[in-house]
Amino acid sequence: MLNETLAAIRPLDDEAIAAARALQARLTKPMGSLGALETLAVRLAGLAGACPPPIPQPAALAIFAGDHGVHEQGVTPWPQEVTAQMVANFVAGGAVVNAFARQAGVGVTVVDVGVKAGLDPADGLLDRKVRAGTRDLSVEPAMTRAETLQAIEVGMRVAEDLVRQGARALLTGDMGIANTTPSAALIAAFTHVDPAAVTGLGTGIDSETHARKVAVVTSAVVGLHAEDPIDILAAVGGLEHAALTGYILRAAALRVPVLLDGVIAASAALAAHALAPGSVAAMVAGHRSAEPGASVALGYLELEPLVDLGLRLGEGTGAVLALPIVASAVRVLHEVATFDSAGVAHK
Ligand SMILES: Cc1cc2ncn([C@H]3O[C@H](COP(=O)(O)O)[C@@H](O)[C@H]3O)c2cc1C
Ligand SMILES: O=C(O)c1cccnc1
Repeated sequence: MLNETLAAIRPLDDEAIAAARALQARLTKPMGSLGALETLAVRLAGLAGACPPPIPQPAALAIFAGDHGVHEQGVTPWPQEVTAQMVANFVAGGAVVNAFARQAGVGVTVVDVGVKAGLDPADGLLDRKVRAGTRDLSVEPAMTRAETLQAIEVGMRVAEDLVRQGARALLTGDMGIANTTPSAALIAAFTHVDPAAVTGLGTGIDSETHARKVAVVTSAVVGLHAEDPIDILAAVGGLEHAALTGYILRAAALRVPVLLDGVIAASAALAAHALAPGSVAAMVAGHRSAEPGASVALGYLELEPLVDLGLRLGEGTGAVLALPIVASAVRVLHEVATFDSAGVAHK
């Protein structure tokens, strides 16, 4: 399915782009007055191959959850059990992202792609566990190639199913205590930026923990000699990072916009870009996470985030917050009158 997905990722449709640009110029507003929303709507027309492109609703959020062997190294103050406990919280509707999702009318699916603990079956929870947590990336490759490919496949299938069920936009979410460490390692590996510059405070760590985290990320990246994106993901990534990579790639193949959340999504987006540079055309950066690596990754991908509120939570919160902005940008092309139709005089 990966090869088929990569082959299906095509450039934006020039005709739809030209039609959307021409339409923007006829709508009852000064040209360019909607700033980044105009370029976004034009790009989404190119992605859909239609002008106007579909309004990105209903939208679906998939939260990929996994645990991390590197937790052993003391890179986060939170116990590993919190991953499974937060999964239960998502399923019960009690997390921040659930409140945001209810506000924005977004459906939430939780996917266990690698939680260490066994989870009770529940509505809205998909058991797609590839492995009960990764190995410690500071000691050995976090995953085998086969596990990485299997997790990518999980993400592709979730995207496929959500779109088949009617989703017109896919949103990324993550849960995995310690997962800002593999995120930083992936970002340093793919962008070649200094590990210290992309390793942040995660959930909020003291300077001693941060120094340890920087050392872990640095040694993992220095010891990494892989060139192949799958091998890089396997060596220093996580199961949710691999699943998110597949999810993003499948969205691009289906020509459905994929709203990226924070640093975990941004690191997976780098892997998706390395596998299929054209996939970036389907990506919308929901927000600018406070994690420094997120800005480095988005800059590398030339994506400008829509929202910048200092969030550093994950779960998909920044993607959900951005959805109404994306929907508004597209709705303009559907609903706003033209100068001619409304009888408004030109300058
Ligand atoms: C209660 C709680 C809820 C969360 N929701 C998302 N994260 C976020 O924090 C974790 C990454 O940060 P680090 O690498 O510092 O461990 C991930 O699980 C991420 O989704 C949470 C973290 C906690 C503690
Ligand atoms: O950028 C994020 O999504 C993020 C930041 C800190 C902790 N967890 C997630």
